[in-house]
Amino acid sequence: MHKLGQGLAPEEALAPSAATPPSAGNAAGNHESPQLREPLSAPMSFHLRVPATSANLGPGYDSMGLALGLFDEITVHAAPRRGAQAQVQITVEGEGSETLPRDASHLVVTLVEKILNAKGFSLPDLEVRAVNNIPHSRGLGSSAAAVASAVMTADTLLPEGLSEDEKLQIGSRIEGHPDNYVPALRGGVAISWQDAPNALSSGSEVRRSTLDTGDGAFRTAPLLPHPRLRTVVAVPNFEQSTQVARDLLPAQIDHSAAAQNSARAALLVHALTSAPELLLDATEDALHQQQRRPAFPGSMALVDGLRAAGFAAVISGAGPSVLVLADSDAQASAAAQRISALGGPDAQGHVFTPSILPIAGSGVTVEAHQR
Ligand SMILES: Nc1ncnc2c1ncn2[C@@H]1O[C@H](COP(=O)(O)OP(=O)(O)OP(=O)(O)O)[C@@H](O)[C@H]1O
Ligand SMILES: N[C@@H](CCO)C(=O)O
Repeated sequence: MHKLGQGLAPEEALAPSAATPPSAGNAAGNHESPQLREPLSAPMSFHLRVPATSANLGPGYDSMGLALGLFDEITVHAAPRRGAQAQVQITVEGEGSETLPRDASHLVVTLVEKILNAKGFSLPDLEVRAVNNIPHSRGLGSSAAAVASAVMTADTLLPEGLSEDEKLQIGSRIEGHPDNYVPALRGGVAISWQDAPNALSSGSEVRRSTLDTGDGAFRTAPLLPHPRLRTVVAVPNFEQSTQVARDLLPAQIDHSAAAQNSARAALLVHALTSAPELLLDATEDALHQQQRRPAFPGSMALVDGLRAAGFAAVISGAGPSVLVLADSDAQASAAAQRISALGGPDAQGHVFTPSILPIAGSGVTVEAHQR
């Protein structure tokens, strides 16, 4: 399930000063204000490439994430509207080809329209061709990739585009947390956080976002991964709803668990950037993995087996994929072999498939496309 319910709708994600007019419409071209302007004067085509992401990395719940070398590809042809309502045609290949809608209710198109409307523009006619390689509901950031694609499509269609800060704020607010979205947008390894409500970040008014709606602007800092760092994912042949996994988390945790987690999260930054030999200790989490064990016992059994063998294995995002952070090419290969040995099939036919994937240095990219 997509996490829009946890976040904000795009029109709410924009500060009142940026959202014009307040009555601007909704998906599928209905109830639009006549004040909405046409964003295009001529047709344009472009191609987006957006990476999968893995969030949490153990103790970095809702704050740490990295981009992986596995990409969704989207080609968009946009043209000024020929009729009163936008004509939207969508083709989907790969993940979601059997299930995703082919009209304006498609997640990417819905979000593009809402962002354009919030900026005072209408949705143009769109032809969208999506080739989806990121598996859905496996903890590899498919919904964050869709949100990043929508934000960059809106950026490309808007006459004045979106600022870097708008891209950060809008997508993070739609997702509800920035850990997948930021690396999908910017690539690499990132630590992200949210200001306290109505806070001035680090006491500096200058740094306060023009899009801060009062409930705390999102912030991010890139981490420079150590050159030896390698990533292996074990992707299962079953899905896990992010919302169900989030609902398993307790409202409160012990102070001792919080202290333990903060030590490991701090160590994780050191291990990722300077000391990958510490990754096993650094990926111990106290906030979410054990609490979610009932949702993905097979994934947790794989994490346990890999960790017992010395590999820094964690649940990827809200599961059920497993991520191994490795210290060398040799350790990554050994982890992939161990995943093949431990990862089923079990009695239910569940099986985990290992892939050694590079960390993607770039987030979503947009290139002009010749039709
Ligand atoms: N490319 C896409 N186009 C349209 N909708 C998508 C796309 N990718 C994902 N979605 C929607 O998002 C849902 C998956 O979101 P969900 O948050 O449950 O999992 P995830 O993002 O894959 O995992 P995680 O957030 O744990 O990394 C899909 O079922 C689909 O409804
Ligand atoms: N931090 C999120 C990632 C998945 O969206 C979670 O674990 O629920």
